[in-house]
Amino acid sequence: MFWYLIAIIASGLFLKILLKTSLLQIVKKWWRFLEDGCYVYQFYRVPQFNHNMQENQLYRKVCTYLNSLPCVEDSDFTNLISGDKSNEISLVLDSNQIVVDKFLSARVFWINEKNEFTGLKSLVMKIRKKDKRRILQPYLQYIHSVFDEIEQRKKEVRLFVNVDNEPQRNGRWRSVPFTHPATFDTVVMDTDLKNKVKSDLESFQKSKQYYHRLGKVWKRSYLLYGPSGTGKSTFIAGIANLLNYDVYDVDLSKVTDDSDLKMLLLQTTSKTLIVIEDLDSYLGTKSTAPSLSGILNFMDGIFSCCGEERIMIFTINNKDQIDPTVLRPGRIDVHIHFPLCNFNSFKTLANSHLGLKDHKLFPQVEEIFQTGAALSPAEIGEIMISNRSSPTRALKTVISALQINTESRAATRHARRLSESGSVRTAEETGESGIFCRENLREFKKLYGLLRVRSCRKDSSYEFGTSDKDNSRHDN
Ligand SMILES: Nc1ncnc2c1ncn2[C@@H]1O[C@H](COP(=O)(O)OP(=O)(O)OP(=O)(O)O)[C@@H](O)[C@H]1O
Ligand SMILES: [Mg+2]
Repeated sequence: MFWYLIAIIASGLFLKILLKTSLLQIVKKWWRFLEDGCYVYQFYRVPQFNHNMQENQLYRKVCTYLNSLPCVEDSDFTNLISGDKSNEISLVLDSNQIVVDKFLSARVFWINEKNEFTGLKSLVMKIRKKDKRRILQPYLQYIHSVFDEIEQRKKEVRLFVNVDNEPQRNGRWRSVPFTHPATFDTVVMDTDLKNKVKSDLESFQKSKQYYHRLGKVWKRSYLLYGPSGTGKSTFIAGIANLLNYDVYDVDLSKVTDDSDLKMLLLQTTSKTLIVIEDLDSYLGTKSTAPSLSGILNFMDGIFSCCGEERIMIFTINNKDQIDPTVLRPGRIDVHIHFPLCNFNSFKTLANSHLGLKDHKLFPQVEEIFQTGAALSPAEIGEIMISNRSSPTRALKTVISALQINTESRAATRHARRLSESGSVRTAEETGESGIFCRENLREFKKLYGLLRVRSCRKDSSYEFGTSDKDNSRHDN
């Protein structure tokens, strides 16, 4: 019993020493050294320059790949270099250091060599001979794809717009740097929904092989629908900034016919967002130049030839008036609803715009929201921006706007009832906003300038996410 206790204490002490000191690392190193002695290795050299002293592109790609690996930190000597952004620091492998990577459960060793006499650098890959056939090709392809991804993240995003189809013009797209500041984080929407969209986008990016296996065009289509000023365009900018994809904003009014639309798609590249805003306004008019079938073919992406990995985004205000063939699965993969503000999104806006986590006027605001008042995030955001020097004034103005909104809705409902009984014409019939009658509209505009106020109806269902009443968690 005594010896048993001594053995436990001794092994506890030994473990403590192993964990507290570098002994464990040393033991591991020796073990690896012993293990390596039992295998035969194959070596591959990737020199920085070829025989004609031209830069070897593969060297650059492997360097970028290796420096992106978390295990660079584990090498004995790593350089710390400031990155492109002001607070960015990158780790760069020093000469004659070894990095151990893992691929398809095989270990790959990389040695960063520098010739002492010529100063020429090269990277030497060492893999077990038994793993060579199995992993070499896929591993090199994997390095290529990771490099492309890293480059994609670094590249400047551009916004392309289609110009009039004039014979003397060279190409249909004109581009400018895309500088929209919106990010995925600044868009106010349900957190779960936002995370779902984010992981959907990320899984799409990784699904090249999957789409190819199915014989499908590698594209994903999103429909953003909801009233005006609810953040649809802002969300598109957030996606572009998240993925670092160029944006091709298709203006259908400048498209002359179906073949012109086809040409536009052919002139886009891969890794892009192709956007048609306010699609409903084109589908509604009989006189649009591209026909419905032309637009449907465009949405299906069957003309794509010169690139893939495209994301198509269409925005509309009201889903109910759209031809169901446009929205069928496969043509549009994901529907995302952008609702008017509720109390939760109001709180997120108050936090981001006014720095308010709580305020004595919040219960009053909540009460008005419960009566069914609804303004868009654009409308509430605008009030907050114009009154940002005084949060209390901002909240009072929001309350007044919501009250006017509630009264207008009640007045519209009343007018509609009278209209149904044949005595009065509704606001819609007289061409006024469905929410604001002329009197209230004037009063409302006074509150925060000439913000565009459009007729909007509160939609209640959306497919990719949660329902309005579940809209309990928001971020900014
Ligand atoms: N959900 C939101 N999150 C953050 N900002 C928003 C949101 N909704 C609207 N905004 C702000 O309101 C303004 C208008 O929003 P946006 O243009 O994205 O609306 P929209 O839904 O595209 O409207 P429309 O249907 O009229 O095109 C933007 O300046 C944006 O910053
Ligand atoms: Mg928009």
